[in-house]
Amino acid sequence: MPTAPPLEKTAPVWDECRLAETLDAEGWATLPGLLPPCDCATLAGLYDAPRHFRSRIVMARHGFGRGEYQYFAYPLPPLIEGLRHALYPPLARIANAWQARLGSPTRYPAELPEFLARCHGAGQTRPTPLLLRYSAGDHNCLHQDLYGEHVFPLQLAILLSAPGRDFSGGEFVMTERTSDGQRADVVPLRQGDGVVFTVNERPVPSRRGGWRRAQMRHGVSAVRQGQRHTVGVIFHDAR
Ligand SMILES: O=C(O)CCC(=O)C(=O)O
Ligand SMILES: [Fe+2]
Repeated sequence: MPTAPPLEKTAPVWDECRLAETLDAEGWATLPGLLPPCDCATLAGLYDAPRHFRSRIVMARHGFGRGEYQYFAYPLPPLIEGLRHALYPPLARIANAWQARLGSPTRYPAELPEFLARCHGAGQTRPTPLLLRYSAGDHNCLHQDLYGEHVFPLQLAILLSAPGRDFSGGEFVMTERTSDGQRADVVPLRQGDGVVFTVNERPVPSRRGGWRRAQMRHGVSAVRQGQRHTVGVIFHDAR
């Protein structure tokens, strides 16, 4: 199991201003080199150790695409627990600015334990961080990771495999729909890169000077060759 210290005890590897600016502009932002290759390999290797997980989902059975994933059980592996706690506070500041722009009364607490207490109080007690495995021909349909009334509007995914070496195809895709139409972005990721992205909706400037809502979804295009692993860190827990 990865044994890196929780990230809040180390210097953050992200620049909060750049993260906020990019998320405001695009609805997603990469965190290059978030994990070194050895941690990527260790996390991907957990897939075959069932004791780390609470459930396994075969995507084709649910119409989610093709491939499979497992939800981690509590306690989370220290590396994932550390990342979830360290990344939450800057993302909560960004999420609160978004809520204000959208005219929503929802505000997110400054630290993750307070937000999880809110989820748990509403019956959302099951952990949502997950490990995904795709083989040749697999894909992940465009979706939103909503698991109950409480939704934290940003989430993280980290590519654990090396494109070109471990797999080909399998691009991380984001779509955005506004009253003007739909657009798609392919997010460029290397092994160990993270992407922080909008779970469901975000504010975009309206032509009249205010804000309007953009609906976002994410998915993964078909893996052509090899095997692709990712870890997903969702901040709200599930019912
Ligand atoms: O495999 C990926 O890159 C996407 C995973 C995903 O849907 C998620 O982390 O929520
Ligand atoms: Fe997802």
